[in-house]
Amino acid sequence: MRRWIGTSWKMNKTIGQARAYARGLRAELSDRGEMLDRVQPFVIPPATALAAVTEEMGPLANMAGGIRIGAQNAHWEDSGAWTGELSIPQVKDAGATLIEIGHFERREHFGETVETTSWKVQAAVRHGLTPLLCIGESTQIREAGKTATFLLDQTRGALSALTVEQMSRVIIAYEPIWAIGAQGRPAKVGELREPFDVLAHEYGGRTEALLYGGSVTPGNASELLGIPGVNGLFVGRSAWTLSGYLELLEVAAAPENP
Ligand SMILES: O=C(CO)COP(=O)(O)O
Repeated sequence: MRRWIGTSWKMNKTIGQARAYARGLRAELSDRGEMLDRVQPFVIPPATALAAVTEEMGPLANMAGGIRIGAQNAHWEDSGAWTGELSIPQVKDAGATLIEIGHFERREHFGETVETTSWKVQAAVRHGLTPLLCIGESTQIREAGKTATFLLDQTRGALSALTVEQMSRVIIAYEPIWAIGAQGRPAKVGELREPFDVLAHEYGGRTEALLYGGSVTPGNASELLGIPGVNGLFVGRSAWTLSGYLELLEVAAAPENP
């Protein structure tokens, strides 16, 4: 099974910077086709650069054996009076085949709830996009011993309306809040075993993939990929440079990481 190794650029990069990254990535992936046998790369640019990145990736964009391109968010309605929002048909039109839903930063700052994640997941599958549902607990929830219940509430709330076939297209990214971003603390492998046991028991084999995200670096990627149930990594800061992302792809594709 190919490992999903992807990055969200969050609110970073101009169109010019995004093009330069994508052009370089296309050249590297074209030169190292064998890497694509082992990893499934995906890149989630800001919406302003979606079309440019899709164009730069050329024949590799969204092809089987190529790179998947995603959007960081979209509205659940197809169109209408929703000033400042983008719909799933719009981000699809710009090249996205994958849609990130419910990232912590959207739950924290933009009012995303379990209910809105559920509407967005349903809209994504209706339009044939892959939902990438992000979940994760706070330090308080973890310290109260409620992580497993919390993760199951977040996933069941978002996914319960799906058919078996639709569920098989979902990707779940477990990103504990305390491990994400510049304020985050890298998780110890031992802290991730129980959450992945729970998620793998409930969703392993029924979904497309289970990913880990939060302070992933080329230095810890290998041990994170070794956790039972982990099918890939979702990366922020370490992959905002092309060289950082390539290093992560190399680690994930390395033969010593079967
Ligand atoms: O939020 C993340 C990916 O969605 C992870 O971000 P960092 O890798 O920067 O911690």
